[in-house]
Amino acid sequence: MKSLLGKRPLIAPSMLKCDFANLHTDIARLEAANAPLLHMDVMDGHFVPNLSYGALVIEKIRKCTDLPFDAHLMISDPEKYYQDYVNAGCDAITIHIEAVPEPGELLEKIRASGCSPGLVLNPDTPVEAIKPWISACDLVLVMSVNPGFGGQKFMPVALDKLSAIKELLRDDQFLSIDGGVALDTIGECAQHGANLFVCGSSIFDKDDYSEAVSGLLAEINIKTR
Ligand SMILES: O=C(CO)[C@H](O)[C@H](O)COP(=O)(O)O
Repeated sequence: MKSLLGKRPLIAPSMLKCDFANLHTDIARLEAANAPLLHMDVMDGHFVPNLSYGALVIEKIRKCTDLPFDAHLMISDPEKYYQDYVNAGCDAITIHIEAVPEPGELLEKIRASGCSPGLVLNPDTPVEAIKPWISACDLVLVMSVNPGFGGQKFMPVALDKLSAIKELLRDDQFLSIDGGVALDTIGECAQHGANLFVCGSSIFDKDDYSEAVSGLLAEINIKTR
């Protein structure tokens, strides 16, 4: 993930909304659209009310592309399973503070395994909950929907959180936003400090992924120049 620092702002397609029957083709289209990384939405049907895919699938996708993988573990027991995602070839692994309220040791283990560690917080969780561990992260991910499903409406409560977290971050850390990030919301997220934007519907619901990615980047530029 460190190699991407100089390339911010980054659009990370959320691999929840992709065409699972044509993954190889979809990834080629994302590469052609200059997507700089892929966001892997791992859901266990327990921490969130939905099931997606796990390390076995990611391991296969790893063989289709050299793009970095940012794995968002929406699972109840990341301590038990994180190594599977390291072995599957993920570059960053983010864990939820709601699942691991004392994440210091696990963040260290993720870093020691060669991956970038990150923390995620849900819309109802205050910034104070992650404060003690922010410096141990390469990435902080603010959820702007309750996790579990793509296509939900952006929750503006995330904006103040972005500003508050931005104040606590070094320049070599990413500030990411996930949920309902689209043409009408991405500019404001950038104005509040986000520099890594997880986008599902705003890319995969479009026929032309290149146009979708460049349109999202253009909105960021308009709002932050
Ligand atoms: O983590 C997620 C849901 O839990 C997804 O990354 C997110 O919802 C992306 O989809 P969309 O951009 O359509 O909201």
